[in-house]
Amino acid sequence: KASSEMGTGTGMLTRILSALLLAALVCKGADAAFSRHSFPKDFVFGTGSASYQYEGAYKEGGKGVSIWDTFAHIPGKILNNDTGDVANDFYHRYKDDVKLLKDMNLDAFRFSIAWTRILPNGSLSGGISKEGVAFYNNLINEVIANGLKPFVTIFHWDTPQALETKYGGFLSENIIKDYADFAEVCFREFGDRVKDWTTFNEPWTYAMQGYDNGAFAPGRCSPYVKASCLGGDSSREPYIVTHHIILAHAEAVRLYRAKYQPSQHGQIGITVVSHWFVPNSDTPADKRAVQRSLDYMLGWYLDPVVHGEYPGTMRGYLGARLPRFTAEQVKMVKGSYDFIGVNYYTTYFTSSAPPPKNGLQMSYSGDIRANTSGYRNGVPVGEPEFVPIFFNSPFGLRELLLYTDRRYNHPILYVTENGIAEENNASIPIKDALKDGHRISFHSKHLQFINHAIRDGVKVKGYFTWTFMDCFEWGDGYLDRFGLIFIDRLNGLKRYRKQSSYWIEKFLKR
Ligand SMILES: N=C(Cc1ccccc1)N[C@@H]1O[C@H](CO[C@@H]2OC[C@@H](O)[C@H](O)[C@H]2O)[C@@H](O)[C@H](O)[C@H]1O
Repeated sequence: KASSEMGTGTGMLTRILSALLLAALVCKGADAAFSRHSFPKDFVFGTGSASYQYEGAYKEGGKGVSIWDTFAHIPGKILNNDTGDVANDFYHRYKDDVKLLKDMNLDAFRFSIAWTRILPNGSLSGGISKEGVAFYNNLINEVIANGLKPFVTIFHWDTPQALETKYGGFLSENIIKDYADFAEVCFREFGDRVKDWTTFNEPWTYAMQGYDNGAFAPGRCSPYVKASCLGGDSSREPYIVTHHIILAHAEAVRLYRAKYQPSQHGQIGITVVSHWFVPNSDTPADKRAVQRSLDYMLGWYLDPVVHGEYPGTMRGYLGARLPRFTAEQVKMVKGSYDFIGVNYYTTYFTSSAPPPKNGLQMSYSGDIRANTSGYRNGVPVGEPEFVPIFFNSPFGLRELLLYTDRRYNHPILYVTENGIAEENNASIPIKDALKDGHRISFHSKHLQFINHAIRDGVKVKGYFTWTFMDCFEWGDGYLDRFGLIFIDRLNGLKRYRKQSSYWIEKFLKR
């Protein structure tokens, strides 16, 4: 009996150990086998940036003042009163920086064009800056010379201060013409080499952070949302700004298709951001709250550009607070994209919430009538990250891609931003700060779920990490390090490659 038990015990142990060993080998093998070659041949791997967050030289080269220059100079608006005045000094160092992109075997570099480098006073009538055009020509040429594709965002939140002062920026329909003129200068000057255009980056963030809670430029909101806001009405202005952004986007697309695409053969789209939402309970109320959350964040933009109208959940609830498209405008807005860029950072649990009491103190966020949290019964939806509002939830990216594919007519998609940050903590020795295994795991897992979505039939054509180098992170200043490249802000902005930059170099090896 003992021997048989012994036999069984030893045999069982052997079998468990060999199973574990086999599993480890398979995983190792799978890990080793997972690379760019796991994706379609034409899949584009890139990394992203934005003008205000990288360039610095905020009043050099003929550049005009943007609302972010103004906002960041107001004491108390940005953590530690950090600003983008110098940022990463990319304006002067872009040649060496682009070399780092090449060293990482990347296919594309996503960057935005500062409106006030091209049109310092915001309008054509104020003149085109030759120095500004020259900077972006030099950058585009350097990117191409290093074997990468420039993936250009026309607007990444840095509205000309002159237009904000003159007519309230995106609160006025005057912005449509000025934005279209700015876009046309870009198409004309750069379109012979730039074949991938995005009109706007995350209009949701611009409208919500700029006009609903006032955390970002131009810092507007209702007094009952935040007393320190610089004027505003959270119940109306986010909807007005979004309406003008959509019309400006559509006008730029119309212009590109009519005058430039036939000869330049590029593609044009818009980049939206969305979280994924999981109902806190399987009650109908919480499921409806999930749909509202998706409609108010993603549908606010994609329903108009794909279906020609705002989501029914918004139209049905907001009444006159939600602007209407004329029949003419619907024709211009509907179908105004060749691709859609999707930025994804996190998933939340979502539960139904009542509207503000007797219709007082209304706001965009309150209109959603949903409470979101990273936790359900104390359990996080994904690994909590250094940035307290983000939870590492790779599954949510695939769900968001499947949802977008289904609801928006199976569009060509790029994941234009996805990333994770660690703390900018000067007490950590640089050699240790470069060990960003969490970032390697984050990007690898999110790419696995994109790969799954592609196998599900979603037309995902590219992936851009956020971000290329640690940079100015809006309200957080320089607190968050999202980069593949470490910036030593205490020692001349010296660049250091993090471990993730070596991982991605290997992952992308052809
Ligand atoms: N950050 C967003 C949108 C957002 C902002 C606040 C809260 C939730 C979501 N979008 C993209 O995220 C990137 C990371 O953004 C950071 O996210 C955490 C915030 O606390 C921080 O202020 C922000 O810079 C930005 O650098 C890109 O410019 C932007 O396109």
